Amino acid sequence: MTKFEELNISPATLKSLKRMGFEEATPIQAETIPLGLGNKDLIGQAQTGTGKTTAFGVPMIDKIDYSKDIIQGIVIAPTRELAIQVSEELYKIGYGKRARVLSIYGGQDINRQIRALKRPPHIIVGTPGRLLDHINRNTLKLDHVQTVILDEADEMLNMGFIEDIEAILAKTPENHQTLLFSATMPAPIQRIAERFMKDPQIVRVKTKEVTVSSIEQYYIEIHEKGKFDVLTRLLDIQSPELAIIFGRTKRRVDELSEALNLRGYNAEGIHGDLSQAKRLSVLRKFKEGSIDVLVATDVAARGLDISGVTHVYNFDIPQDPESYVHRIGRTGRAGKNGVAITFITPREKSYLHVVEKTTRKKMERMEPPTLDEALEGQQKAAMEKILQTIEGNNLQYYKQSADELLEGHDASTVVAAVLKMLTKEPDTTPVKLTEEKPLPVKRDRKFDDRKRGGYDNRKRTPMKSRQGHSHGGKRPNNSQYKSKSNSYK
Ligand SMILES: Nc1ncnc2c1ncn2[C@@H]1O[C@H](COP(=O)(O)OP(=O)(O)OP(=O)(O)O)[C@@H](O)[C@H]1O
Ligand SMILES: [Mg+2]
Repeated sequence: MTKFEELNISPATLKSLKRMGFEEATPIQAETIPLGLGNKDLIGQAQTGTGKTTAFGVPMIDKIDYSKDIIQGIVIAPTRELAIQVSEELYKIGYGKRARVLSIYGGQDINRQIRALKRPPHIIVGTPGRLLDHINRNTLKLDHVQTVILDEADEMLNMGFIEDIEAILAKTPENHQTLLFSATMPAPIQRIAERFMKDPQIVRVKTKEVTVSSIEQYYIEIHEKGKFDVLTRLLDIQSPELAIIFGRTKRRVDELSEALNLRGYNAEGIHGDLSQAKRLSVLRKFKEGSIDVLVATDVAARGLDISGVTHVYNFDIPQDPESYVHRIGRTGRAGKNGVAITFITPREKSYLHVVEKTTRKKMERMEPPTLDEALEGQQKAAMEKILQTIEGNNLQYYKQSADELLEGHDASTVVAAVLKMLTKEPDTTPVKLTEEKPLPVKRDRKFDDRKRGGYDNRKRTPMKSRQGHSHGGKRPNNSQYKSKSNSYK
């Protein structure tokens, strides 16, 4: 382990890191901070949740001349939520230096941003579209930028942002330094390196696997029709502190979160068609724990750092293996443990192998839990509640009634009744989910460089209007799932 003191970091920034509670540098930080403090271009690859933000943030903060109110650093990130998160982290790292950091992203009032830009911050963090918008309006000047960071560069490439990035970088001085970071480096990233970087040094934190070992990875082979019941059973058995469920499309996310609510789970969805205010409020509620299941498209797959996420469920297997790495990387961060479970329909089995080849790790097969197991899981949760209440030791008020109950019945019967009342029985309320077509059978070939279609603020064909769900009624065998032709991204 390396101490931050050994890495040539300024005293003010060392103080900030201490204030953030960081004691030692992670491997990617130890390797890239000293290099970043020089002027060389740098490509940094390290597993999810291992501190890449601080790895690029520290050199960026330390190289700024704080006597000047001009923009000297810029971070480009693929999604708005990530831009906000990175700007918050940079603010903390720059606390000792009094760095001024501003995030600029689509969906936020542009006039407010223009006013904020009147006194230029030292660092701008933004999404490509909105940054370019400001450049075209002449409200953002980048002619003194020394450091450019491309966070999740491979994703920005997937989303078709390469021209936007090119146009942004054309406005920065010729001699700026470019740092590029991601947990995955698919082959096409080379294009970015060639186009935007000068003889970059590549730093890869060497690990046997691409995913972190603190995440237990499972797959469940299951037909499309059976997915939802199995998902709710898993939630009942595993009782995640916070869980993220990834679905393939926006419609899927809407339908899933509605269906989960129908069955009594505290879930909300996040995807690119929601207003920015809604996206932020959903994420805030999830962070605070007032919702405990977040249903998301890949818009939430990259970079987001939410502590307490113990489980990630891939309701639909992602189309490309990199997306898998990032999705499951929302758990098991900063040394914590996590569980990732991926549903695979029989026809999508080939994707399992493609993913495993990329991650260099086998997923363990898990059998779909039965209804009885779900009930058992809920019973355990109820027992847990009782034990916690006993520990709370504030039962005086209830003792007399307890004694009364015990006069008429034996203790085991009374406790069993309490357990029955506290146990949330697996809910089988019928829900309606439009079936997702299986992905096309995949031959084992290199990374598929199709544009995935933007989920940030790009133009998209609007999703078909949502179908209502059926309330009540008896559930005939599996017919709650109505098949319908589907438009996926
Ligand atoms: N040196 C450190 N000691 C302890 N915690 C740290 C350290 N550096 C970063 N962290 C914490 O680790 C978590 C993950 O960091 P970060 O979001 O930068 O990871 P990342 O490598 O960018 O992951 P991803 O690939 O998902 O974007 C954050 O909560 C961060 O505050
Ligand atoms: Mg990151």
